[in-house]
Amino acid sequence: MTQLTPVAVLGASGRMGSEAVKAIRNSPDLTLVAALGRQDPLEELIAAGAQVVVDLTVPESTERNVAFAVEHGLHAVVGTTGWDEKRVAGLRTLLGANPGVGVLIAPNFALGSVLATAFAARAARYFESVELIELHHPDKVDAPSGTAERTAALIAEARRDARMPGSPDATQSARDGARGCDVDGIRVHSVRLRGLVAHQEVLFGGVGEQLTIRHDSFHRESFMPGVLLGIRQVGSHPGLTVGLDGYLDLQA
Ligand SMILES: NC(=O)C1=CN([C@@H]2O[C@H](COP(=O)(O)OP(=O)(O)OC[C@H]3O[C@@H](n4cnc5c(N)ncnc54)[C@H](O)[C@@H]3O)[C@@H](O)[C@H]2O)C=CC1
Ligand SMILES: O=C(O)C1=N[C@H](C(=O)O)C[C@H](O)C1
Repeated sequence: MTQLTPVAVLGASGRMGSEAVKAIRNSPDLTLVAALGRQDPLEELIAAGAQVVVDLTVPESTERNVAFAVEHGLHAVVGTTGWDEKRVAGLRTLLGANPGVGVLIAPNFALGSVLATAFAARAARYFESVELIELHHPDKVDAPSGTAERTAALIAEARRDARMPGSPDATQSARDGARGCDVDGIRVHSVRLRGLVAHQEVLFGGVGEQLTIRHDSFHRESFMPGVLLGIRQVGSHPGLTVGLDGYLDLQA
């Protein structure tokens, strides 16, 4: 008989967490051993015998949750936003002291979004101008989105490698926020609108032409194949992986 992987979900009654609970319950190779909310003690993860912890909580909780998992030898699949450079550096140090434990931080689990970000990074060096628009449901607590932060960082890195200057912009005066926020030198604009789920457009401009790379998640089911892939693979990837693309062969 094949062994089922025992999985726990943190943030289990949230929008993403409840979808993940359903997806895990419907997976014949996984068994959901704990579904925890804000008030539940993390020690329940140990008592339940979880091997993989899925964190779909809030930016202020995720660092502590993941540290607890790593310190107890549990692999973690993290969709929660808020992982800035300082937090990532702290996690790398912790993982160094806990070899064999794997953590995946995936700003976006939707395959189309992962591809759109990879395409944008490829296109980045060929266009003089670039700006990014992310559009989400109005219950989202952070802006810009984690996906936009990562996309902008990869675009900025590609432009730096190609020794490109910043996008041209003659603006001399602007109302607060009119030009979006600056992520690694890339302008990012955040829209919050009832009816939306998660959407992003990367706008590239060259003389006389424009390339738009757009991705839309219309339902949170779109994230579940990526969540399940992460759960199944995280144990085979010790250390930290940032981005689901780390588990995919995007060159093929
Ligand atoms: N990586 C990806 O593909 C995606 C990531 N997200 C991110 O996932 C996170 C969750 O998003 P939503 O589900 O929309 O939020 P939500 O607000 O619906 O759910 C968060 C849940 O976590 C719970 N929670 C807070 N602290 C906790 C703790 N210490 N332990 C256990 N539960 C705790 C809250 O009570 C709430 O039920 C956000 O950071 C969001 O940006 C959202 C969608 C896709
Ligand atoms: O809060 C959301 O909904 C989402 N959060 C993630 C992000 O901030 O990028 C992923 C996706 O965009 C949905």
